[in-house]
Amino acid sequence: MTAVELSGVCWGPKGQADILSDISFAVPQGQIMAICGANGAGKSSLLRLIYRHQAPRKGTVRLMGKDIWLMGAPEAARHLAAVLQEQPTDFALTARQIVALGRLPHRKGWGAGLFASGDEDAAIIAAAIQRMDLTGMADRAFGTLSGGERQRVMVARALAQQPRVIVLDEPTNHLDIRHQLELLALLKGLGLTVIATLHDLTLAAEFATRVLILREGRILADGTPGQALTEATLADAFHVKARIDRTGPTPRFSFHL
Ligand SMILES: Nc1ncnc2c1ncn2[C@@H]1O[C@H](COP(=O)(O)OP(=O)(O)OP(=O)(O)O)[C@@H](O)[C@H]1O
Repeated sequence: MTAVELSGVCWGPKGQADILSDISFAVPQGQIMAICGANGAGKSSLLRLIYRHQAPRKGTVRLMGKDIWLMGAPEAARHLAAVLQEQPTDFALTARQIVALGRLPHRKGWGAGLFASGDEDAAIIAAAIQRMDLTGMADRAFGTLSGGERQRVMVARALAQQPRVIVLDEPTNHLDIRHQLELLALLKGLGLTVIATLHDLTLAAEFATRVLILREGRILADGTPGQALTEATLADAFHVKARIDRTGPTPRFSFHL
């Protein structure tokens, strides 16, 4: 089954020209897709369409086969969780309380006590906290955590949401190399559909089963890492001279102007 499907999607800010044009692709369940491209290519804008933050100007976005704009926000959130660059402004909440917010779309009544969760919710929240290695800091205020710890809290919140699809905007930002590798390995092991923007092409090549490269709001390449990450497409996408050494177990990228 197709988890996420965009057909003929265009988007631009109100009263302005399109920033994303003619975007079509289908992501089967379980696929790990990296979205790469230069600054301003439209990666975050594309993610905002996928996680139902903004509606396409033309075309449709489908989640588990259904037009995402024919779903309410809670229904979409039961299928899809987003981990974004912008973090919650309520820094006084503890890490555990933020992770607990992931359970909200599953509540019967939205007003039914924000943090008054049942045993099952508490177990799901505890498992997400443990999985993201946050046990020792779960009861600290979010505002007192480091950038990388906060990022892990946001991923734990997404896991607590128990989605089928997880969308991440630059998830490795703020993470040290060990936590980058751990996070990507964990995401890969979840068995979920994962769509992530990544600036680091080496990580994209290792982590993703599919790479979509955007250039000026259009799809420049879409395929396996080997198909999409070529010297020609990278030169085109990033306006640099790219060399790829494929002699080792993983490709090594080098760039110059
Ligand atoms: N709401 C908006 N109003 C005006 N311009 C916007 C809006 N959202 C995005 N843009 C513009 O659209 C283009 C694409 O932005 P987007 O954030 O999607 O790029 P990106 O590929 O994620 O870039 P980066 O790698 O720098 O994060 C940029 O030129 C940006 O300034």
